[in-house]
Amino acid sequence: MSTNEALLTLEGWYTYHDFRKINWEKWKKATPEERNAAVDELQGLLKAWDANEQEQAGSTAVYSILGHKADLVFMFLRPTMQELDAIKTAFNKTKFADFTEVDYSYVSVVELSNYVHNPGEDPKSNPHVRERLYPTLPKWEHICFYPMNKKRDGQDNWYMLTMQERAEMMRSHGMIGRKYAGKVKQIIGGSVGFDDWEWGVTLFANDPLEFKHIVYEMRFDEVSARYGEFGNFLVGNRVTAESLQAMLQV
Ligand code: VOV
Repeated sequence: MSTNEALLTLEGWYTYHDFRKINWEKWKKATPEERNAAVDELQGLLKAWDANEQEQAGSTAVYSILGHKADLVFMFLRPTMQELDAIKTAFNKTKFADFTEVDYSYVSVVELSNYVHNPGEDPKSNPHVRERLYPTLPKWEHICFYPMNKKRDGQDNWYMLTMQERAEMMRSHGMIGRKYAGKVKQIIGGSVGFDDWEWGVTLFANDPLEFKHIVYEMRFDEVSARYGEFGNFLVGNRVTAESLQAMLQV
């Protein structure tokens, strides 16, 4: 049995998605003083995360999640796993955290699968590549997150394909993706060895229908149609300091 060429991947910032459910019963029973103190502390964290983004030392996105799976997602990009761990611990020490439960989380690292690199070039010296590895998350209205694998099942085994076969399929995938330029921004987190799936896909859009359109269109493309395996989808709306205040007002 032959071994196929593993792909050279490029990695950027480490990524942590923290999906929280709010214990509304507990929140409503708290005194207004307790709630105000918890919200003030949370607003302080938002400011600190914003300052980190201004310094280009990471990026953070906060969205409210629809459906029963979670109420909020905090998505963090940071240079090291230690920083992500420190953020998680600092959050868990807040009063607000006492009113939440972690419902789901995802650990990955921003990844570019280098199917399309220019030979001879150090990819990390290319500003376009750097922008994608160390991105500032867009302040777009909606987020969509889901984990996925490439299938390893009998004849449909992605990892047994040749580099050329994989590169051709990824080219077709990229062509579909390009049609959504300016409408959908994707952050692909590689999570082999870090979490339960191979990638965490995070999409941003101002119109949530674009999520439905891109995911549907890609389902007809061979790489997703034949090889894509998907976990739970989560979708949500952007939260700002003001809208978070309003959301937590009871
Ligand atoms: C928003 C549009 C968009 C665009 C432009 C785009 C382009 C590209 C390019 C050019 C490349 C390859 C090089 C690289 O840059 O990594 C990729 C890579 C990848 N993609 Fe993608 N993708 C998009 C969007 C996009 C979506 C919506 C999905 C989910 C698939 C679906 O069916 O639900 C996805 C998945 C991935 C994955 C898992 C990888 C890594 C695959 C691997 O085997 O390594 N992706 N993607």
